[in-house]
Amino acid sequence: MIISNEQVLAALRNVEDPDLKRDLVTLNMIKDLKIEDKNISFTLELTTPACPMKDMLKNACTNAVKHFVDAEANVLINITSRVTKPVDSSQLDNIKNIILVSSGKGGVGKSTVASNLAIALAADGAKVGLIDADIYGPSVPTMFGLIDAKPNARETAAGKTLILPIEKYGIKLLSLGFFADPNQPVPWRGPMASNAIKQLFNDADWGELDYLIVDLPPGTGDIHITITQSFPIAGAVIVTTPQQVALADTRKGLQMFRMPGINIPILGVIENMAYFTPAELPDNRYYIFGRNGGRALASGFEVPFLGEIPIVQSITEAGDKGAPIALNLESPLAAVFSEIAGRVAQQVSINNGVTANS
Ligand SMILES: Nc1ncnc2c1ncn2[C@@H]1O[C@H](COP(=O)(O)OP(=O)(O)OP(=O)(O)O)[C@@H](O)[C@H]1O
Repeated sequence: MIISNEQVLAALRNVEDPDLKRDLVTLNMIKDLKIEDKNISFTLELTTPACPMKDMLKNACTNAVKHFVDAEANVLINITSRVTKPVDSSQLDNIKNIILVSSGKGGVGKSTVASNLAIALAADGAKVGLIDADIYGPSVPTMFGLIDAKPNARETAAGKTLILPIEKYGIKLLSLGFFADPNQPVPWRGPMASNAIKQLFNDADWGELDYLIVDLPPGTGDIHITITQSFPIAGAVIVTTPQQVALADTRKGLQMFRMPGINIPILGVIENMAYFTPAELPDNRYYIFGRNGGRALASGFEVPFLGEIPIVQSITEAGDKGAPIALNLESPLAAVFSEIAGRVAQQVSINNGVTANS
């Protein structure tokens, strides 16, 4: 029996993307289908290289072809991705998804999460940028070992000057800290800060990016308003710690994104410093600041809970050394950040929906 393209596609119509709730053929995710006798090969084009369901979808495709077409078929699937973008993203054409990392309270680990998420997404093959918009204490220069770095600029053919983001660990970086005197306590104020932030988006040579992560200042203030009103935002990730005081401020932060006129999709909540595990007892988890607060908060606001990160000395050490822990693929913490990054990317794809991929 000769196997036809139509038979294989009909079989693959039985495989649904659980997030987008439509089958892979309708979603236009099957490309380059080739058939030679019983050898069937095609490309499965996902909406993000960080897709947590890669293996599941690959197995489901193989099973569908074997079940509906030929049990003896030799199915070869090549996985690629084309990151989708929000439907309304007229500005900043080359930047597909701007993801805000926010917290209601300072010191909960927002910069740590933003930096490690950026590294985990890049490790999956995504093109990633990171803007450190924390006017009160930019930490990205420290976390990436770039304390004395100063970005260069270039002139376009049209005579416009563009800042060149600094590239480290495969991520394009800009921080307000690169432009301020580290010995000056609060270098940016009011409109000056807003203008400086807008320049980091508009007047920088970002090239093509799948994800631009933005490390916001803590709380809710001018910078949040400037960014959310000036640029199309794919969504916000909310970082909290388990203590009641942090959760109370996180609630306010979350509500801000839902205010009319701001209305930014919440991609989910991450609970940082969720539990402590002593090095000598790796299976023991001590919930020293309380348990499941972040999860309960996410469920109260009906947003996804994206995961918990333990409190571990090596996270601080790695950040202070200028090489965030997610770079160390031997550390179990790299897997923790990779899983969370997968869930963030998954939520972005869900919000972007099917239109962008069809
Ligand atoms: N899970 C963790 N385990 C151990 N230390 C952590 C963890 N998360 C963050 N830290 C440490 O806590 C401190 C504050 O973290 P970070 O700067 O990321 O917080 P932030 O919310 O961005 O702070 P700010 O409000 O100043 O912007 C840093 O020293 C960081 O290394």
